[in-house]
Amino acid sequence: MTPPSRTGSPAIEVVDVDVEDTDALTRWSEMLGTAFMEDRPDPTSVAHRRERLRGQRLRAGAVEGRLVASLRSFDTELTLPGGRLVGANAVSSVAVLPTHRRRGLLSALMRTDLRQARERGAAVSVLIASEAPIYGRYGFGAATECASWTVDADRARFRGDAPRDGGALELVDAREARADLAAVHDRVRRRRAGELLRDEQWWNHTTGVVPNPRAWGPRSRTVLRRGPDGVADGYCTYTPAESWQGRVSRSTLTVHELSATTPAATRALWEYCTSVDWVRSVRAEDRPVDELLPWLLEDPRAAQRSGQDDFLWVRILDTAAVLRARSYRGAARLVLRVHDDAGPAAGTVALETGAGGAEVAPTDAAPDVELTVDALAALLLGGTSATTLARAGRLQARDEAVLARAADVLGTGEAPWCATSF
Ligand SMILES: CC(=O)SCCNC(=O)CCNC(=O)[C@H](O)C(C)(C)COP(=O)(O)OP(=O)(O)OC[C@H]1O[C@@H](n2cnc3c(N)ncnc32)[C@H](O)[C@@H]1OP(=O)(O)O
Repeated sequence: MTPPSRTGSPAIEVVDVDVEDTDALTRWSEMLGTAFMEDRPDPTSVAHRRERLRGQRLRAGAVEGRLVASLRSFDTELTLPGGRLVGANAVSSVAVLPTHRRRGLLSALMRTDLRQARERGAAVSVLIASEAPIYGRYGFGAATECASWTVDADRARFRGDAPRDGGALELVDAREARADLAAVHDRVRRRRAGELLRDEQWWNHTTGVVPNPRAWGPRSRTVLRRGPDGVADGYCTYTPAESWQGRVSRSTLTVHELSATTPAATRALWEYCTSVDWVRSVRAEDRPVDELLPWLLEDPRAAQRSGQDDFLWVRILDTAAVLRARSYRGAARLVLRVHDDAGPAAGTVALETGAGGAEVAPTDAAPDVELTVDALAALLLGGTSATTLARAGRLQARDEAVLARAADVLGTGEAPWCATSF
């Protein structure tokens, strides 16, 4: 395809890899495993990878016929503020062999993938970045954050006014109950800006139906919660780790996922985790930054936030589509100028927000707000305020009143959250 050959270097070719071609998939897996520090592939692991990735786009960068770089992408949906869903191209398995780094291989693969995503009509591309400095140059901006929590189980007593209903908890096998888990998650993700669609393949490889080194694992347990009407409204998957100091337990419980459609289900699941016998400490990663837990506890300091990181990075491919799809807080007219060196999202648009949605139209008017496409991604889901971006020099507003208006209408009442690794 299009080789961005650097002077004196052999040409780079971007090729598609057919998951049904065992030889090509083995070479792709060998190369990916080297960059990702994984075990070498064998026929069984290659067969499992085929099951997990069937239907997805596997690309490779080849130099003189040898696969030296990879990128995988697949179609999903991203939830925007207000619950509207847009088509998204999810990018993963980005890797370049240590012998071929910094020769433009990632750039060649990314250019091809972004162009094709745009041609298919995706409104955004999304990814989870291994290192923060890599993806801004391609127009991606960090759009959701997640928090890690460490909870002192002995101090975690729930307030009398914490939501409660007459639901029930049941221990299940995640593989067998995956339809219930998927139904809960689907209801949650449709309401939560930043979350993604999970297809059957995702559930199969995460619950371990198709063996996968990143599955929840054989020691994990899943508790399913049903509301008073008997319908599943939450679940938690966790792995306990037994540890003793003499005869005193120091055991921990690591939450892989806790998802619930109601506050009462959220409380019931957290209460379960903090009351499992022997457990002194509960750890959870990739939680929303506006986690309910501390607000449910008599002693909020029993739940300590132990970290906060970016999670989902978004590359806007169709500015008008995403601005039209999301909801806003109140009525305003703002002219936005978006800079995008790579092209697809660039332009000046008039955004008119109101109760019934938003109108977006190209305009020649002078901009109220100017920003680059990665900064717009940070605003898109409501995770970052326009004021913060302006103070950091990442957004220019005509004046302070315009900035305040932009911050108000683009803000949301709930932090965006993505809990879907891919
Ligand atoms: C979505 C995901 O899959 S995240 C996982 C990403 N993969 C990894 O982290 C695995 C280990 N790392 C790698 O495989 C490689 O180093 C990659 C994929 C990160 C980069 O691949 P390369 O082919 O070296 O990137 P490429 O040569 O196209 O670099 C393009 C630009 O990005 C810069 N860049 C690339 N990687 C990094 C990095 N880790 N940190 C800072 N800058 C970087 C390069 O310096 C270059 O800048 P320039 O255009 O100003 O010269």
